[in-house]
Amino acid sequence: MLRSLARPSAATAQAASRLSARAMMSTIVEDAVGPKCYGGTYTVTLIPGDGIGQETAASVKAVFAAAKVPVEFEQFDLSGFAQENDGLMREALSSLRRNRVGLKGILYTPIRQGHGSFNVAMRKELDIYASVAHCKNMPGVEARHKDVDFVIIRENTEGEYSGLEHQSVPGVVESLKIITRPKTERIARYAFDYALRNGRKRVTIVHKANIMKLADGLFLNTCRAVAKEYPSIQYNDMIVDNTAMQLVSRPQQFDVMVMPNLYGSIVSNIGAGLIGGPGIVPGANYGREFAIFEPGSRHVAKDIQGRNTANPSSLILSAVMMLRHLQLPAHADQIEAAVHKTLSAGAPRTPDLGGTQSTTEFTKAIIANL
Ligand SMILES: NC(=O)C1=CN([C@@H]2O[C@H](COP(=O)(O)OP(=O)(O)OC[C@H]3O[C@@H](n4cnc5c(N)ncnc54)[C@H](O)[C@@H]3O)[C@@H](O)[C@H]2O)C=CC1
Ligand SMILES: O=C(O)CCC(=O)C(=O)O
Repeated sequence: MLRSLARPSAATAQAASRLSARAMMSTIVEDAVGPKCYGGTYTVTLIPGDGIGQETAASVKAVFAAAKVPVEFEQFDLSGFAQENDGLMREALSSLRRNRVGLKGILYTPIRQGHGSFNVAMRKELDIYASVAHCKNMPGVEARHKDVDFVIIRENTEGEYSGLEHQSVPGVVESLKIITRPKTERIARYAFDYALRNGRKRVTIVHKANIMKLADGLFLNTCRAVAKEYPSIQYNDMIVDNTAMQLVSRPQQFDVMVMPNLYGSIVSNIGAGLIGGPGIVPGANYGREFAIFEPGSRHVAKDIQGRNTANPSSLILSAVMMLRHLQLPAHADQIEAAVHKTLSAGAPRTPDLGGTQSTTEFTKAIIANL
């Protein structure tokens, strides 16, 4: 079982045993390779990223030090603003391959011209295909809706992020969206396994198969076929445009959602907006061998870089997901509880949540609540 998924209850374990042998053998959760630990200490690759990355990574390091978390970081200050990053990128990738686990902020990608996305390159290179972002109301954080609690599972390595574009003749551009059955099958199994093992009831397949009849048609049909292997989990499907409207009007209807790459980015941004903003949504990317933990709605936040006003909660809570993956649940629970206590009603907070505290003051408050 993938280490970061919650332990199944007796009922879900029984249900899991009813799954077909084929489904069990081909899910990542069965054959995932674990992280490396020497003498009780884990080494984790840290890529703070651009924008607010250094400030929020400093916050994680301070909280980990105060909580005596047995994790050492190997830090790589990669930047999407640099013209040339090949050497550092190679070093960071070898560190990730060695450590198998990374904590990462977001790397900037220039719009239109310039290099391609380092974020996407890393996900493809390490085949960390399942992006998981959990959108749940936080105690004390005002939000547009109550009782929001859904998990976005997004295919991370193909779809609209193929990077395959060309200009056939001047003024005509073709941009290829790649959907394949094997990659769709594995993300669908990941989503249904996730639902089963986390006591969730329903998976919603998000698509645009009315227009992209072949690409999204393949995604939808493949997910529906996988759904039949999980009789205890209900499923439905929804066109992505309607999904956006349903999310902002009645988000409580969603439980687990599975979708191609770009829809996942859009839905996780809507999810962040629903529960209080990008500063509080954690996220993770899992593959068979590697896992990288990064904020769920993936913002660079260059506009507030260096101002000491960023909300570090999304990176700290991503680090909490990482600690569960590393089998350090006591440290994870302690830090998560301290973040929730700090965010709880009436407590001071950072400007994105209507407060006036700086990132460092907020971090100190979390440490005091450990
Ligand atoms: N532009 C890029 O290089 C990248 C963009 N993306 C995707 O594109 C979308 C749009 O990106 P951008 O326009 O660059 O958004 P952005 O980075 O400008 O963020 C949007 C707003 O949210 C605020 N914000 C984000 N995280 C915060 C935090 N922790 N604390 C306080 N305020 C915070 C920022 O200050 C900003 O005002 C992202 O949601 C992401 O999905 C993903 C990776 C890189
Ligand atoms: O890396 C980028 O510039 C964009 C990637 C993206 O949209 C995402 O990470 O969701």
